[in-house]
Amino acid sequence: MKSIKKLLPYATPYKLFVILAPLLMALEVTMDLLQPLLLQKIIDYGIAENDTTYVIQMGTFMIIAAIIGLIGGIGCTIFSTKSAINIATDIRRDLFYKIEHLSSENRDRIGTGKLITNVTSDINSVQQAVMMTLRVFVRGPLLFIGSVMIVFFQARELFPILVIIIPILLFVIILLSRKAGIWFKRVQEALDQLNSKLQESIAGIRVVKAFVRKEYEINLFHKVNVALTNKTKVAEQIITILMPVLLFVINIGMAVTLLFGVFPIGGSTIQVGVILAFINYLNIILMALTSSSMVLMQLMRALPSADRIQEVLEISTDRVESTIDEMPIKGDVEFRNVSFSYNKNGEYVLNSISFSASHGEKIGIIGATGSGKTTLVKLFPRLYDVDHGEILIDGQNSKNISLKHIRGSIGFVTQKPFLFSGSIKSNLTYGKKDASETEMQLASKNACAEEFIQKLDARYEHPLTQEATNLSGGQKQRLSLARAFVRKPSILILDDATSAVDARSEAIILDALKSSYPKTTIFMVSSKISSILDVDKILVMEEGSLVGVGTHDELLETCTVYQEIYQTQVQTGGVMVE
Ligand SMILES: Nc1ncnc2c1ncn2[C@@H]1O[C@H](COP(=O)(O)OP(=O)(O)OP(=O)(O)O)[C@@H](O)[C@H]1O
Repeated sequence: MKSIKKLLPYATPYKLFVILAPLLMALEVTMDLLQPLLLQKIIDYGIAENDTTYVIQMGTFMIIAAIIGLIGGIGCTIFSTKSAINIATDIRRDLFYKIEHLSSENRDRIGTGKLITNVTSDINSVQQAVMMTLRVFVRGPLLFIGSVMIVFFQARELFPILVIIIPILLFVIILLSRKAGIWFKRVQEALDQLNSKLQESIAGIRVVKAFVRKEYEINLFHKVNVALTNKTKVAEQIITILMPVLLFVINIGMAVTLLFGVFPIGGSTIQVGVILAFINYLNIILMALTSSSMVLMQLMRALPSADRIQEVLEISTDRVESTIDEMPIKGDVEFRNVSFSYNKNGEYVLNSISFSASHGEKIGIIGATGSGKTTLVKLFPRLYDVDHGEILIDGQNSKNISLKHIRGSIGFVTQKPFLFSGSIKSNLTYGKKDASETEMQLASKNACAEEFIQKLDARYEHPLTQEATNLSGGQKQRLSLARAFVRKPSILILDDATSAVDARSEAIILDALKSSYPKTTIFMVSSKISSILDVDKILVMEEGSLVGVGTHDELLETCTVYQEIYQTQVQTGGVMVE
């Protein structure tokens, strides 16, 4: 309930609709409640006393009441739909904004599947709850209270029947809605798992095919699908069981009422009109309770969804924003005793790393798989924050520089290139919207991408599919390099960014890095010594520690880990020995 309360401010911009919808519904309910009363009068006075004028008069009132009720009903539907859809759109907007601002730790923790369920199914569930609440929740209790009051004043002899029936009905509703709430939470969790599996299978479809694991994947998907189906079945069954149970109790009530008609109580007979009106009101009470309980069920379904939405909305970005004047970043970088752990349980992936690089320097980073190279460079743009120590950029602790400023000054080419659907041009200008044609062409030339782009019919307008599946791995890597070059960043990070590029092109790119970006501090993570032979300084990583810093020649003299890597690569032909 707390989460629902916290989402209430989203209704503020639509308060007029939110107020009008129940008011119009109240109008409809009042008209609905009048109908049996008017009918009773027609039977007991008009027909009984053969008063045609009275019957026509009451009949006309019934028609007018029906028309007013219709107007109220339509108006309520329009306004409740408008409010629910607008509220859902605003929550979805804020949720996506939050997702875009999630820290890497939180994104890893929550997982893609849950985030997708959040933006789709959870919001849909809240939207339905808002719509039903505005439409039915007012209608249900109003019809219920109205009917009970009318029975109390107009058919008091039969009121004790209500006193027995109503608590039974309420007990059934509360019990089943509680159960439904528990099961709907399980349904949403099963949906998270289904979304995660779906997303993973689609993203890894080529691997699945290459390893002939379609059957295996289909089986895994089947399992999560069956789990979702089973949980949904239970939740839906709880809902569907409600109606027959309520109907059963009401039918017993009706049977008892008819008995009262046959066997007069205390010698006085109850008028037929009163019995008929009472049965009508019993039906209205049934309708009121079923519709209210449907809303209650929808609320129970929306409750876990609202909790899950709130969980993401409440995550703070907990980063200190700029406390100093944002001078353009030159690119001096210093790590002082930096330690970092992903799971924060003391298992450090980086241990007390210290080094410095002056602006314009080219730094190579090498080390075995899993030694912490990628983790180290991810700390530059603060994709993760350090646990101990500090990172200084131009002499300032990077935590005191705004994320926007830091990230705006860093170009990052990730290990696995990621391009967006759109054109080559839209991808190249992703980090610099106002980049000129010349800037784009120069960046592409330096990344050895110009040659293949010129061969495409639409050149820079060539359309890319989702994840650029219509390009080769090497082409994607070149475009992703060019995209970083276009920004002319002060600090450029290349995380194994030329691994899919042929040796000749790699040599051209490395030359271009030196000649075209003399003022840029470049960090090049590479598994090949040949890619970092000419850099100013090489950092050698082993199991999260920095075990060597120096030029290629210095490290060959002083660092055993580097010597081993070198020997292995010479033997396998990976390093050209002069
Ligand atoms: N998001 C993450 N959550 C938890 N652990 C992680 C995460 N990313 C990496 N690790 C762990 O951190 C360690 C260092 O990984 P990292 O990717 O930095 O290594 P690397 O030297 O770049 O390896 P490679 O050369 O294979 O890319 C590994 O043990 C890895 O399992």
